[in-house]
Amino acid sequence: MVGSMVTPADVARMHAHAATSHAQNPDEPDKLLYTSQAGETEVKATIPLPSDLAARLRAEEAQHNPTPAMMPPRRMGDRPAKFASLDAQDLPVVREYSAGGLVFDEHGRVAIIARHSRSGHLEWCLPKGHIEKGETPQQTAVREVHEETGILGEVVDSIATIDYWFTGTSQRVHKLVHHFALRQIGGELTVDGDPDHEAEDAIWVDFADLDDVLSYPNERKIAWLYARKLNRQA
Ligand SMILES: Nc1nc2c([nH]c(=O)n2[C@H]2C[C@H](O)[C@@H](COP(=O)(O)OP(=O)(O)OP(=O)(O)O)O2)c(=O)[nH]1
Repeated sequence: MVGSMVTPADVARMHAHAATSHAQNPDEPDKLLYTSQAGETEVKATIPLPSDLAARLRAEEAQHNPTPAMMPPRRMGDRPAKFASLDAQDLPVVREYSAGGLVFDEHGRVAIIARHSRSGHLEWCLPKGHIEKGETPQQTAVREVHEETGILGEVVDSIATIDYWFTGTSQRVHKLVHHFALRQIGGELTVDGDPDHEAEDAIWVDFADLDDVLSYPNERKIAWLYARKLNRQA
């Protein structure tokens, strides 16, 4: 049973917030857009946290001072001439929406996947994928976690939406990814069920070690936010 449903109103609010946020600061990547409100959802998973994590979280939280949004001035007069089609700023912008999350086993470990980036580096990521037509973000998270890791999970909490920008061959993509917490209810760790064969490996990692292993700062932030949420509810 899903303990926390993100309603269409929540998703609309997230996306409206994203649009406003981007309008204020279009060049800032990896910005956290939305965090579910404390008390809005019920955490059903029992996830062991190491005793020193609370102190670490408080210290990290104290250091986290968001800076005001700044729009860098666009220098028109003195930049070298370049072909418009090669300037990423001139490419059309599209939005993409994905969902995924932290799937916990009974020992409090989280399943993550390895894949190779376009530049050939191995990167460790949270499982996620595109929200298909007619799917709720929760359904997407369950499906993608299952496809990419082999683990069947149920959603137990909503964590946050992150956004980032990347440039494709003919467009700039503004991507929003909603992350949930899931509890394993079946399956076994494997990447053989991934239809895109994007995931090359899947491993269990202790929740407290995610910060050391995940490649992207905003995915590390998802783990940090969820640890803080659990800590506040303890
Ligand atoms: N997975 C992931 N990719 C990121 C993050 N931040 C960031 O700039 N990127 C970059 C890496 C890639 O060059 C680019 C696209 O990666 P992606 O994982 O969103 O792309 P995908 O097509 O596999 O997406 P999906 O189907 O799994 O949702 O975005 C992040 O937090 N997570």
